[in-house]
Amino acid sequence: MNTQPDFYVPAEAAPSFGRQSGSVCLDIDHVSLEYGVGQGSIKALEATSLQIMQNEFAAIVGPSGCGKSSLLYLASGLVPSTHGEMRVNGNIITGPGVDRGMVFQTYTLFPWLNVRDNIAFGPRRRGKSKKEIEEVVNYYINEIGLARFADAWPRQLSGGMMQRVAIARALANDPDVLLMDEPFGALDSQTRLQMQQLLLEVWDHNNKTVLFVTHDIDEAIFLADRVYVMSGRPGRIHDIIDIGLSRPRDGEVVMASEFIDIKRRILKILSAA
Ligand SMILES: Nc1ncnc2c1ncn2[C@@H]1O[C@H](COP(=O)(O)OP(=O)(O)OP(=O)(O)O)[C@@H](O)[C@H]1O
Repeated sequence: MNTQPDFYVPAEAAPSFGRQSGSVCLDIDHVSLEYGVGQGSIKALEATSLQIMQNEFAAIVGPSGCGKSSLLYLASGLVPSTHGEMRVNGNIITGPGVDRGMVFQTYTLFPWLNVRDNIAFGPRRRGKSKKEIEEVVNYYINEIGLARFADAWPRQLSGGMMQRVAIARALANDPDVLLMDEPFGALDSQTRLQMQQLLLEVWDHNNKTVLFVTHDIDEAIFLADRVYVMSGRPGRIHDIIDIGLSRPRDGEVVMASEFIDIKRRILKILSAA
């Protein structure tokens, strides 16, 4: 009998280096988004479609204002689409749900809760037992390397540490998809690299699908299985680039000729997008 809580995936059960499987996890199907109505309305997305496979690490890049964050907000259910439909594992998205976890660029921890209670927030709201909550919190505190800071308050943490907790808090709900909007955009380059590596480890251990928005092409290539390149507003997916770089990846990979070729290709697409 499986005695683990249903939202707990031990590292031993993880897939070997996060290969995506054959079924679609997040299906964005001809989705359009217009902010406002009439004169002055803004068409952010136009008939945008993409399909992210189970366990895929997908990154989205595109020109500023092309609708990258809007696409993420649509997938989160925080913003309704004007046209089109989105599904997670076949279920139509009609609003926010625990099957999707979000991590934002700005630090969004609850300042009145310590690290442990920030991570416990979702499972507690969902009525999980004390034992289940303790297990999941301990598991993710260890995953993010902050066991020593379990009782610290958000104000006592650095930006990188806060983002670690934000990732753990999102994963503690056992979402099918982790939606990340420039989560490392405010960090210095050294911390950013550490966080990218940590994210890849956590992704590898926990059998998740990730949709990651970034301005940074190096970051997208370094992290992703596929990079989705958007065209200018109203945005749509212009190209999909398969990143064939082997895993695990380390900081050195940015100097590999394959990496540089992919980057050159994306820059070329962006300059024409
Ligand atoms: N709440 C809103 N109300 C009105 N317009 C909005 C709103 N949010 C975004 N927009 C507009 O929609 C367009 C797409 O914005 P979005 O933030 O999704 O783009 P982005 O690609 O993430 O931009 P950036 O790369 O600069 O962060 C922009 O023109 C933006 O001004």
